[in-house]
This record gives sequence, C-alpha cells and structure tokens, in this order.
Amino acid sequence: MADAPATTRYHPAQLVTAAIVTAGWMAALSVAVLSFGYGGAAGLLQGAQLPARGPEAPLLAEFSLREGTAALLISLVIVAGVQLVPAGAAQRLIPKLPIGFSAGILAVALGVVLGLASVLRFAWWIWIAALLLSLLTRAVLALHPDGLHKPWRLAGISASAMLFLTWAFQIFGGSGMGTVAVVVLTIVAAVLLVAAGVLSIVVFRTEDPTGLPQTGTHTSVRREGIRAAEDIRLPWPCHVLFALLGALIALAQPMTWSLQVGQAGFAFIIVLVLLGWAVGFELGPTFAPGMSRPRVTAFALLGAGILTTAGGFVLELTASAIFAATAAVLIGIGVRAQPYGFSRRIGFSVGLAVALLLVLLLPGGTIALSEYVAWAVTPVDSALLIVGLIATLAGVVAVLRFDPRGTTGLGVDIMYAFQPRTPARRSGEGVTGVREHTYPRGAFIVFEGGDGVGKSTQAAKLATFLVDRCGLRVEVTREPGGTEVGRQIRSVLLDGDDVAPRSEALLYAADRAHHVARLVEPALDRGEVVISDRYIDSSLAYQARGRELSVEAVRDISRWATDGLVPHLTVLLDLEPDAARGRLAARGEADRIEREEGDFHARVRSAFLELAGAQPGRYLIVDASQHEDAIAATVRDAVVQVLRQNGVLPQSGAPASLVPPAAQGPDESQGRESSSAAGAVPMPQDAAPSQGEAPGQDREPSGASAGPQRQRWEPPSATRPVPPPQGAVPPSQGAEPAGAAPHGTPLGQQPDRSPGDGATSSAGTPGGADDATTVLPDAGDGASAAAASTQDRDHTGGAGDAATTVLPGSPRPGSARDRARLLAQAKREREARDRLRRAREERGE
Ligand SMILES: Nc1ncnc2c1ncn2[C@@H]1O[C@H](COP(=O)(O)OP(=O)(O)OP(=O)(O)O)[C@@H](O)[C@H]1O
Ligand SMILES: Cc1cn([C@H]2C[C@H](O)[C@@H](COP(=O)(O)O)O2)c(=O)[nH]c1=O
Repeated sequence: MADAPATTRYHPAQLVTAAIVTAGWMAALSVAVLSFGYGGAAGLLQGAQLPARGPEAPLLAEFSLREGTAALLISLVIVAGVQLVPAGAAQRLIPKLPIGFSAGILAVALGVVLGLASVLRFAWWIWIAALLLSLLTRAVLALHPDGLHKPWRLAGISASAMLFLTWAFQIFGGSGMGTVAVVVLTIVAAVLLVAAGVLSIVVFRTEDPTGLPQTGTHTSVRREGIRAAEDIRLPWPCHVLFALLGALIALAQPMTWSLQVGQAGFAFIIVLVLLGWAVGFELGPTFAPGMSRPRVTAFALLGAGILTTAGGFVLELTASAIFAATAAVLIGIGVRAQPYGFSRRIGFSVGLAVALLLVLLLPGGTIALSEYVAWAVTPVDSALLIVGLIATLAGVVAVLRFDPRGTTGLGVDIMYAFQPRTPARRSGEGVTGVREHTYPRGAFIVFEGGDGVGKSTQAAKLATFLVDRCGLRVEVTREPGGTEVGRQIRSVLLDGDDVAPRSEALLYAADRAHHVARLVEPALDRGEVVISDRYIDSSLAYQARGRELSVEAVRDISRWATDGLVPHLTVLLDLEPDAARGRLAARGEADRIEREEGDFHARVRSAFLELAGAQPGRYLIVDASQHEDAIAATVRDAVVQVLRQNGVLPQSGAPASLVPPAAQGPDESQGRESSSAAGAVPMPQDAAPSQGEAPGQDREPSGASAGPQRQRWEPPSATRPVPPPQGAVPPSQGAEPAGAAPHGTPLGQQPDRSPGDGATSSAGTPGGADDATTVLPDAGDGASAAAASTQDRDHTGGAGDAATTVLPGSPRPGSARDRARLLAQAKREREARDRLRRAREERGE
C-alpha cells in the first residue's frame, strides 16, 4: 500500500525564512529610530550617548532635527536605492550563490553589524546595516517573489513588539528610555538574524521550494459582492497613494520628536498605520461596491490627502496617529482597487524621500493666531501639510480624470457607491458554470446561432440602438477574435486546413479565456453593456455536438476559462443551415468550419436549440428567417427588459420601442416626451419598427392599446416557436431536429436540476428543444425561472404547453384572447407530440 502523503503544514525552511523576515522588519524599525537618534544627538559622523534616564533627559533639548532627519534620509535612500536596482543588474552584482545561502550570509552579517551599531552608536554603522538590510530584502524576495505581499503581517508583529517594549521602558524610565528599549530590540533582532541566518546557511542552503505562507492574491477572489480590481493603463493615483503611505511612515520618527513622546509614540503611529493599511486592503474589494474601481482609488486618494493635511494641524499623539491610520485605511482601499502588479516600491520610496527632504528644507516658526494664542509650526507639521495638500490636489485630478469614462457617471458612481450591486442572472443551473457573478451596471448579451444566421448584423443593430437611443456605453465583440490574442487564435482556427478536434476545442476556450479576462469582464466592471457575437454555447454546439466531443469536457474547459461567467441574455438566431449558407454565399470563400458538410451544421443547429430549450430563462429564440429589422425590434425589446432588471436602464416607464408606433396616436411627440419624463429610454422619432413587425406589416389599430395599455408589451410573433430544421418535426412539437445525436448527452441537461425548473420540457424528449417556451424570469434567478415556467403551465393546462416567449418583467399575456391563443397553440403542440410518440412506438424506438 502506498504511503499516505506527508501533510506538513509548514516546511521548517519556511519558519526560518519567516524568522528572518520578522527580524528584518525589527531591524528596519531599529534602523529608522537609531539613525535618526544617533544623527540627531551627535551629528552624522559622531558617536552618540544613550539618553539619560528620566523625563528630563537632556537628549531632546540638544537634539538636531535636521541632522537626525538627514541621517534617517540617508538610511532610507540606501534601503530604497538598493530596492530599485533592476533584477538583472542585481544578479550580476551579487555572487552566484544558492539563494538560501546568500540570504543566510546576509542575515548573519546584518545581525553582527546591528549588534555592533547598538554598542558603538555611530550613524554610519546604521547605514551599513541599512545596506545589508536592503540586500537581505532582495535575497528574500528572490526566494519568495511574493514575500512582501501584505507586508503588514510580519511588520505588524515587529512593530507590536517594539510598541510593547518601548511602552514598558517609558512607563518605568520616562520618554528617553524609549530609545534604550529600541536598542534592546535591536539586539534581539541581531540575535534572531544570526541564529536564523546560521540555520539557513547550514540546513537550508538550497532554494526553498515551499515559499512563505500565502493568503492568495486578491485578483482571484470571486465572492459575492467583491469587485475585482480594475486595470487601467497608468495607475498613477496608486503611485501617489503609495507615496503618501511612504511619507506617513517616514514622518513618524520626526513627528515623535516634534510631539516629544518618545519612541513608544513612534511605535504607536507605525502600528496604527500598518493596522489601517491592512484594514483598508482587506476591505477594498467590498468597499463601495456600486462605484467603479478607478473612482474608488481616486476618492481614496482625495480622502487620504485631506486627512494627512488635517494631521498637520494636530499637536497631540493619539489624534495624529488616528489621522494617519485613517488615511492608511483609505490608502489600502485605494490601492486594492487596482491590480497589484505595478511597482509599489517606486511610489513608496519617492514618498519617503520627499517627506524627509521637506523636513530638512522647511523652516519651523510660530504663527500668532491671536494676542494670546500662537501656533508653533514645526518643519514636520509643514511637511505633513504640504504632502497632504499635494495628495489632495492629486485626488481632485484623479476623481475627474482617473476613469476611462472621464467624468461620465461620476454622479451615478457617488449615488450608487454604497448600494449593493444588482445580481446578474444566476448561473447555478446553467450549462456554463456556477459562479454568481455580479456587475454594477453592466450587462452581458450574447448572440448565438449557426454560420450566417445574422448574428453580426443583429449585434451591430443592437449596439447602435443602445448607444444612440439609450445613451449606454457598449462594447461589441466576438469569439473567436475579440482581442489581439484572439485574432491570432482565430486565424489558426479558421484559416488553416486541419485542426484536431480536441485542439480546436482548446483553442476556442483559450480565445475565450483571454477575451473574458481582458475585454468582457473589465467592460462589465466599468458598467458597460457587452454584446458578444458567440460565446460558450458555440463550443457546446460546434465542438461537443458537431465534433462529437464530450459535452462535459467542452463545458468544463470553457467554464474554467471564463471562471463561470454567464451572459445575462443569450439571443439564439435560428435558421435552417441551407438558408444561412445561401446568405453567406455572397461573402466569398467559406472558412474551415463553414465548409463542413450539411450534417455537421444540422447537428450544430439542434444543439443550440437544445441548450436554449433547457434553460428558457436565459435565452431568447428568434426566427432568423424574418426581415432583419423585425428581428432587431424583437431583440431590442428583450434586451431592454433585461437591462431594466439589472439596473442598467431605469425601471420605470417604457422605451418608445415597446409602444406600438400606431398606438401612439396623432400626438406622437407628446407621448414620447411623457414616457421619457417617466424615466423611459429616450427614443428618436424615427424609431425602427417595433416588436417583430416587418416593415409594412399591418399594425394593430391604435385603439387596441390606447391609454395605459401603451406601455404593454406583447410577445412578438418573432419569438414564437422556431421553425424546425429541414425535414424534422418542429422542436416545439417534441422532435429532435435533423442531425441531432439521438442518444448523446443532452446539452442542456444538468445532473442536479430540480423537477420544477425550466428544463422539465426535455423530459419527454432528451433534447429538451421540444419546449419552445422561452421564459425570462423576473428576478433573474433559477427559482423564478422555474416559477415562471410553472405559472405558464398552470395557465395553459400542462407542461410544455405554453409556446410564447415571455420576457422578464413584462406583463404576462393575460387577456382572454391571449389565453385562447396560447391554449390553441398548446393543443397543437400536444397533438404533434402525441403523433411523434406514436410514430416512434410504431418504429419500435
Ligand atoms: N434577416 C436577414 N435576412 C436576410 N439577410 C440577412 C439577414 N440578416 C443578415 N443577413 C445577411 O446575411 C449575411 C450574413 O450575416 P451576418 O454576417 O450578420 O451573419 P453571422 O451570423 O454573423 O455570420 P457568421 O457566423 O459567418 O459570422 C450578410 O450578408 C447579411 O447582410
Ligand atoms: C466561438 C466558437 C466559434 N466556432 C466557429 C463557428 C464559426 O464557424 C466560426 C466563427 O466564425 P464567425 O464568422 O465569427 O461566426 O467558429 C466554434 O466552432 N466554436 C466556438 O466556440
């Protein structure tokens, strides 16, 4: 029997590395305190005395802020400078030793120098320590490239240890003893570094494969209510945010001196800032879910700037620390709203340096506020004020500029910032995944169908309508080939002669993965409407059914590729393949897939119908043999309903497209105005024919839908049962279209589907396409789809009876005439199904 795999939680090498990193953070804090202290007390090149005991210790009185700040700045420049050396150059400079070994050597060296510095007390010893610390950081980062992810964790431990020690010392010995406590902490760090370094050299000299414990990167978080970071070409507000963080941390030491609170004050500020940063970072993805992520970053910068400026007026430790910590919360939120790939170190280092330079250069002074009150402004206060004002100004610019939408939607962003986002349609019962994905105001609409059915034509028409008449931002795209990577994959797929079926399936999925990650999701996150010509169903139809590959495999790779993203609405344009081929003939040479034989395309068509039949809540099936304007009107009405449900369009009122033009009476313009005032989508006078009407088609007499009836939407004829593939019984009558795999895995079948949901129609025939009822549920989830479906059955007297496409939120066809028509239709379908069953029985199937 095979041995059970070892289940060690932490590799000992990880613990050693964690010890080195924690001691490294202690060393960093000590370097800041001691360089400032030694430089300020004795000058840059003189040895310093330890402070005398007691609150009246002379150290502070004799202390030179400028020299202390200069010494601190030199340390930070050394640390930051080494961090900024490019990796390639660093590799050439540092001897080629195993990384664990070099980290160990550097840890020991740093420990020894720190130990010496704590005894010899010259600022330049600290600078050597700073250099070694910086090299050690590089070595640890080479071991664990993500080692500085969420740095507040191990830094927090070190800062808390410093707070505890300095507080204890100051309680018993006065504020001057805080520095003595830091010297003790430095010795502890030195011992820890030497011990962990020796272990690293002796035991773990090779590269550590296990890595530091990670909590996972934020970009993969997909929980409900979490908004992914949103990429933007130049995330300069993030750099400013990091610079502000650097400035706050750099100013903590001079601030401690200025407030005369001893090193416990410094540790207190650092702990609170780290805590604030951590809280903000963790809060980030769920903060202001209704606001675009670039805007969150911009507002965070503005808020953090204002708080920092306010901090410049504060003369008391706790309030200063609270201001700094709250600014750090906003910094955490702001940087988390952007992808984390850009270099944080640059912004951070620049912020550190600028803040300290300001302390060095700015004069202090006293401003008389009244005869009795004067405000003593230290250089530290001035630095805080200037840094804060710069950040505030940058925040204002960012709020106005740092969003691909410019200022468009700023008001909406503010208004909806803290409202939960409208959930997109649930994908739980879908063919495409189980992710519950939510978008603030975006919607994902997909056109599916065979080659040449008119998808691109309809996608373009819909986009024109949504942009021109609804004022929405729309992204029209396609698969394969919606992105640059996709265009190359498309060429491989369609221009060549031979691609093996599995390779074909993987290439389509690869195109989709890139398409969703780089184009669809970012656009949805920006609140745009994405219209895609083809999506996952094409793979299920062409690769699973057409190439006869495993449905599960094809579905799974696409589900994985897209992280389960499901469209809000899929419009299936259904047309006989021969008719579609006729349309394409004029276009010239057919591509590799269009050249497939008729049987292949018949299988594809039947697969599409099965998919739509199994999940009626998510599909709109349209007879694509109609005039393109009639199709466009049907699609438009359905899309408007879906956009309303998802908050993309206002709920109230109706777009003029839903009002039969003839019903608008003689005073059309008035009707439109009032409908627009009610929140309806503005529509120009020359609106295209509505509701599936072909041009010139007879319209209902205006009286039929006068008054309030105007808003009513009736199921367009275009969405009635789709005609069957050639030679087959209509799907609505229980037959599989020609070419359907008779016993293959039903495409729409879900193992866990409950009897009540929208797929019950497939019970009679495995394909599920026999139910032509397309019901888009009100609430957009599976449960209401099932409820809507059941409701229809109740109305019409039996499962699968209804043959109407009912769109979400639209008034159900409630009139006696509607019901009679539905019943008649249902009866015809029942009879057709019975006939088919009898025929099958006779054939012994
Ligand atoms: N309803 C329609 N009636 C007649 N012709 C149409 C209709 N819709 C589109 N066409 C024409 O059919 C041809 C194919 O249309 P279109 O390119 O939109 O189809 P498609 O489904 O996107 O094709 P493909 O799958 O190859 O991308 C075009 O010449 C277009 O003008
Ligand atoms: C997305 C997708 C597409 N196909 C096929 C279907 C068509 O024949 C071509 C795409 O061409 P179009 O002119 O852009 O419609 O690719 C497929 O087989 N599988 C898929 O997933």
